[in-house]
Amino acid sequence: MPAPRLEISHIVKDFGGRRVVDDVSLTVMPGQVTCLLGPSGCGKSTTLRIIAGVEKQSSGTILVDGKMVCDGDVSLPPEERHIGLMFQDFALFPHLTVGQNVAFGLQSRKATDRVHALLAKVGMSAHINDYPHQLSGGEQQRIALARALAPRPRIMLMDEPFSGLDDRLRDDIRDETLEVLKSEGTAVLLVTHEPGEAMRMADEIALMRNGKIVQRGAPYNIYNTPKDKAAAAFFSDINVLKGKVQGALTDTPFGQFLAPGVPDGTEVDIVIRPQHLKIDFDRGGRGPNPTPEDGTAARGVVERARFMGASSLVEFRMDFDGSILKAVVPSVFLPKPGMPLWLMIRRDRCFVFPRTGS
Ligand SMILES: Nc1ncnc2c1ncn2[C@@H]1O[C@H](COP(=O)(O)OP(=O)(O)OP(=O)(O)O)[C@@H](O)[C@H]1O
Repeated sequence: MPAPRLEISHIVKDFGGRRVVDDVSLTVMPGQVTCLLGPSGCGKSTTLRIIAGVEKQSSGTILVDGKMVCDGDVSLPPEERHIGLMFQDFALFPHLTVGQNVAFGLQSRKATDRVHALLAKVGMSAHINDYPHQLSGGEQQRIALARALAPRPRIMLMDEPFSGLDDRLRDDIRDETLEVLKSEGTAVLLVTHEPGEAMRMADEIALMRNGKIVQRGAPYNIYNTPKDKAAAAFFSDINVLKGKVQGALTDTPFGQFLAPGVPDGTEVDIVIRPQHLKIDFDRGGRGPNPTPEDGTAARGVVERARFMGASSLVEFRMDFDGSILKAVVPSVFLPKPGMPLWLMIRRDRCFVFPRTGS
């Protein structure tokens, strides 16, 4: 097992008595992309700035390839940490050509080879003599990536690097960037508040809230086994049913759900994503028969239906308590408001969480 490229342990940062990074630990392996994902203000950028060395932690340690770069005693300056940076406002030097921008951090005589190789990798060889103002936003982004990678940083820190680009371009640039980073074997820590970006880019997601990492895992795992209701809600709309546990089960209008290990009397939220509801037709006041996979059907009336492009979103007002449930179905399904339909819930896609204050 190789040593982690980056290892941060128990990082804490207080600003004027307020704790904005609260005991954050994580490791990034060579060639791995980890996304620090969380809402605005949760402490992502501060964590990144501490690793870069432009901010000093209140406590905690940072190791690069097993070597201490910052603890209570040692603190290497940013330029000695072998860390590349890419931020949203990646400002290229306007008076230097593309080639000179990429060569900026290089001293060796091999600089020319490296500049050519990187420009080829980012598909910008033809622009080597252009100036930044002659390039589009996406092209400038490619040059910024090449410039950051030129000195072969051991770690690349990226803070919302794609947020200045328009949607269509962003997807392409993300994929290209990922390919280049992987081919260079750089360890990447990328900050984003967009779950879609994290899912697309990350080998591992570290979900951050109120200065703490609340869950870490591969995108598939973190999406499919969220730790709590807020973690589930961060990735998509959710539906929430209320229940109370009795004998490790909770009763709902959709049948019983398992609540293993939850004490009797505990109030729980049963959380289900809209794409895991199934819709069935009304058969003269009756719904489909119960099944082990989908439990009992419950009747609702269409409140509204919207076409979303690849899917349709249908909102139902449920007969059992008047609450609204949302279902997403592939393609076009636009039933008229007022139409009675039946909903079932995919039990293997439900999460049962003890209810908290939120
Ligand atoms: N130099 C500073 N002095 C005082 N407070 C600060 C300083 N830098 C950041 N903060 C505060 O620390 C908290 C976390 O900020 P940070 O920029 O790390 O969050 P973030 O998760 O990156 O959010 P965003 O995505 O909006 O940048 C915020 O409440 C911010 O106001």
